[in-house]
Amino acid sequence: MLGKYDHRLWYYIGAGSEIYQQNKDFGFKMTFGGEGFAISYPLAKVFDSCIERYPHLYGSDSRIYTCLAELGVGLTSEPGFHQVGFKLSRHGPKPRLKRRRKRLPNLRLQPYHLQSAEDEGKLPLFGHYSPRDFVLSIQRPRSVVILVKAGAPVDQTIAALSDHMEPGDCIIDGGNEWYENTERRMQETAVEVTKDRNGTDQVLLRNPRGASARVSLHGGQVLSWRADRGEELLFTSSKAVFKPPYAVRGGIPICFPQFGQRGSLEQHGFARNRTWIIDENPPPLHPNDSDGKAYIDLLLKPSEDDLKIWPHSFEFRLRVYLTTDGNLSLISRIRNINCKPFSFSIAYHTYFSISDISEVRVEGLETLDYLDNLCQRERFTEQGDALTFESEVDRVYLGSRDVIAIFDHERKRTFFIRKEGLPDVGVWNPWEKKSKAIADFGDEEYKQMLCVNGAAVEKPITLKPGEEWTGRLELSVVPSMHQSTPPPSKTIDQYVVAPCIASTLASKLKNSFSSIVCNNQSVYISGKSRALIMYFLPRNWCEAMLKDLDDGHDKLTRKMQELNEECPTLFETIVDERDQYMSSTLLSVARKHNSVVAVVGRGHLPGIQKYWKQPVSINELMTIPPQKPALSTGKILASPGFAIAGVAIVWGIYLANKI
Ligand SMILES: O=P(O)(O)OC[C@H]1O[C@@H](O)[C@H](O)[C@@H](O)[C@@H]1O
Repeated sequence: MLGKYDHRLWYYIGAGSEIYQQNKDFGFKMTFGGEGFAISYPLAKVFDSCIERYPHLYGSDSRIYTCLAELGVGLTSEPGFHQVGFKLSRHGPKPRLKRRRKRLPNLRLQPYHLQSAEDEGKLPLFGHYSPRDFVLSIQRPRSVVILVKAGAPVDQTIAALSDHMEPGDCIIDGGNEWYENTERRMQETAVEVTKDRNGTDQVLLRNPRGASARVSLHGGQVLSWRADRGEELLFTSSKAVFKPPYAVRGGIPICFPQFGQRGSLEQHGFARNRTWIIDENPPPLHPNDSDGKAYIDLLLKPSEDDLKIWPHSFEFRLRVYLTTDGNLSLISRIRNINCKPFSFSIAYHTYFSISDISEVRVEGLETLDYLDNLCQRERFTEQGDALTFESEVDRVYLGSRDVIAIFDHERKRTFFIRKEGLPDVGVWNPWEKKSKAIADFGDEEYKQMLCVNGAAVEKPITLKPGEEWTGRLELSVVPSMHQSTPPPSKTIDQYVVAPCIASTLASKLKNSFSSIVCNNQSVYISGKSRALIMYFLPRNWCEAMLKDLDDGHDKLTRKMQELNEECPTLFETIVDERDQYMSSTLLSVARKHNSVVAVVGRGHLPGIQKYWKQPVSINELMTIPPQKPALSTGKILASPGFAIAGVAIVWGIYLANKI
């Protein structure tokens, strides 16, 4: 049924309720969760942030519908959609929730339910009296949809089923739950401590979109990072040894307090070979460093034996954090708790999983000096536009900028490495000959891995007694939109209501630049920033998009003029005031940074430029003017304000219809 729709476009597909009153009360253009509806993938992507803006609206149907209204997406009616759930209560008494000793809800399936299933079209309905039998009757990986009363019954049902479910299984709460309960449940499942097959503790982090990370307490090493579609993003060798005291060949070993062989310690220091503990009570970090719940704090302190080989007392706190976007963040805090200074070097030795080493390129290291470990650490300067691989590479690039990108053409994805406090970047691939010499590495595996490490190597970090150093690494992955043909040309009406372009760009840019100011309208990219954006995003995609925007520019200007002439107050409210606000916000950001890339609605550009030259007072803009004496209903109806509101609605519908 859905095959005929282009899943790359925004679609909200379904059918209204079969209950007339429901349609009458809520609208004939609304489809309900109970009936089931489909939202195309790109629309679902922009939905998340929108839904967060309406926590006060009760019921998922209302929140969904409000966002659709905000995004300007209408219902595509597909009469085949109807209630998926089988109404057990229709032909008999309501199923009762009976409390048993274990406080399990027990749905008592009666013969008339089975009869009713038969009558409704031979539905394959089977009854089970125990959660265990029910779970075991389903094929793995299991997906169980529950439709029980909101609140405690949902918790009890989840608990009852979870006892028998296995990793990879999934419970979907299909009821209309109060969002705070849903959020609480998501938090509860965000962090799980388990044991690996050697009995070593490991922590599983999950985010609500299905991304995950696994961190072993052996070495504080991240061993797995999976995107929301479940694909593994880190490489681990098939020959990796998971038994302490060896570091696992893969994931993200932490090299501390020494990188490589630049000191008296074993290669890459001892931290990756030690057992870390979970830090139950870490000193607080900045709230932005944990704005989700999927994180774990680990702690490493030196043992007596460690102090013999490296006589410096320290506390190494590591927070591994999975953001709501599925990015993996590692924040290290190293404190000197000794009475004398010490120096250390550090690297997050990240093994990225790639399609084929000859298909990837690394950008962000061009023109930098590097120390080549294959030539006795001799210093060279990178000459290429980007780093590609044809033989063994073992280098430390010095003083790099804070974002590095790894483009994997074949797998059509790009990793971004964002770092703070880590000026250097180690790049390593052993290639064919060396691979054969590494015991815990497959002969051919060099093709599927590339180490690109955020590091502080050339200039070791020195901490005085009591001092603390913080370093951050954030890894993200985005699909590279390399297309053989450019995206279909967009009409002006499509991109007037295309906040997705701006937010997609903004989220990509966030990985590359320090300051982004964006609103959720259409997109404009200023001349200067084009080069930068094309640099970080797939070129042909950007070029096609920029051309579309250029072609549409005149039409947009005309539309804006029309709007200004026909509805001047509306224009002032939705365009001019925003121009003032954006211009003033941009000015304040621009005062603090050398360069700012702003993603704003193209229609706002002339206004922003105007107020750039004549700055306005933001306080005035934000002050609500004193209330005018109340008007009677009759006056309101006759007032221009009401007429304009009417026009605004008509205008909105006009635009929506043109999509
Ligand atoms: O085998 P290890 O100790 O994990 O190190 C792997 C590689 O790590 C790199 O960072 C080093 O520069 C290489 O020389 C080394 O071979």
